[in-house]
Amino acid sequence: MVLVTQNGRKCQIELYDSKVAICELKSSCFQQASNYHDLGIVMASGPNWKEQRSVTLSILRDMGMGRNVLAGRIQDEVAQYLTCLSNLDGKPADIRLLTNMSVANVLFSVVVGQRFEYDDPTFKRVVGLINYNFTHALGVGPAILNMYPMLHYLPGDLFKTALILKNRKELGEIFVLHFRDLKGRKEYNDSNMDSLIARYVFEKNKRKRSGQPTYLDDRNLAKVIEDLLGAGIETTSTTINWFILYTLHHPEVQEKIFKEINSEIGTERAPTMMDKNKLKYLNATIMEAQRMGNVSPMGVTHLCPRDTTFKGFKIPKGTHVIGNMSSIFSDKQVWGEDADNFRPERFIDDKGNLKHFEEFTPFSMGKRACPGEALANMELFIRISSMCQRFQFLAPDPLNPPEIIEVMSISRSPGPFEVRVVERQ
Ligand code: HEM
Repeated sequence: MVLVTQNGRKCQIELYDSKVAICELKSSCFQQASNYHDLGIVMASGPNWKEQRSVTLSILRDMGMGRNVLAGRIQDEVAQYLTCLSNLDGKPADIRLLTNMSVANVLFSVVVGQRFEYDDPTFKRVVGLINYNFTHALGVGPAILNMYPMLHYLPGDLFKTALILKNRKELGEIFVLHFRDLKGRKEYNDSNMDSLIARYVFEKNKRKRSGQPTYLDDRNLAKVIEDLLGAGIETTSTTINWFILYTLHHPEVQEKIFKEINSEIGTERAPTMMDKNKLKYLNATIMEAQRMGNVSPMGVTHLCPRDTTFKGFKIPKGTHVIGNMSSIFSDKQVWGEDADNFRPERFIDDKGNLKHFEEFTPFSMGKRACPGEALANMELFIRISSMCQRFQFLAPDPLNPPEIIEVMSISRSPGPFEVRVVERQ
């Protein structure tokens, strides 16, 4: 197996997004050796992937992704989250887990149709399993197995793949309980389509009844749910953590954001999606946190479906291709000599409008681009604007803000840090 990495925006377009996109397939990793091969979205390819992705995307759109319907669910969850932040009474705390659970709750309300208390044992268990599987299934162990499939037959669980598969089985069972037994709904109709699960099962039954060939089934559904939660929770909550950490180092940015919120919408009502276009500096700061935070520095490994030549190099069929997002996000020719600094103003033009860079691609591009982009953007805006409207985020020691340490797994996240969350008067 050969690994090719690609640098820079132009390479990425040719490989992922041109008419002759070379790398639209995904590598199935160790799943080839398991009976989860090719299920769901993230690691699947071919007609099954196509159907799961298009049905999931149309369900998310029908449920209001990118529109106000879904924004309401996000606002309800954010209100609970703000209460928890307020209850910290301004004492130093590591809020990364709380943020992770709250972001998970938004996705749960979409997938299962309800939110959970943060200490609900089933909810905690599912989030734990999802986080484990997301960081490990796409990590080093499975990648080694992918290169040397024979190692799969070694005794023991050196690469933790048996544990990942056990977790996956448990997740499938929990979701079946929720969507079938716990909620007591075996048949879905127009009156109870309050979740992605309900809509998927409805669509599956409709296709089966009409004799239409379909890959929609319970095993794919369980994997689609794992993929959405796995790909959505960690990335979104990590972006928020980067936002907090960078603005602890730049309290002046927080003050500028608050001034903008105060003058555009005030503090009497919560921000909504209708306010998005008004809060230009806030949007610029979120984008700068996405660029500097670079939460998905290598995306997900793609696969070359045929022998081909790229920039004079022969790439054989089956080659694994890894994108290098960092090369794009730190390119001084694009972002300027201060590309390594946190400076939201780079996203604002001379007229005070938001500046759009084609190199700003945190959600990747092409056929495999992130299907959760609209949902993630809504959540980042609603959550961060509400947080900055109500609180100041302060370093426990104002003269020594927490060090910016990156922890690399499949995502790039900040190491442990504490913050004081103080109500604005
Ligand atoms: C700030 C938050 C997010 C970031 C930065 C992000 C980024 C990405 C990136 C870079 C990819 C890989 C694309 C590629 O292979 O070229 C991806 C794929 C994916 N993302 Fe996201 N994502 C985010 C939020 C979400 C959310 C909220 C969901 C679920 C609703 C989601 C679901 C997925 C899925 C299912 C895929 C696999 C797509 C496929 O292979 O066809 N993501 N995301």
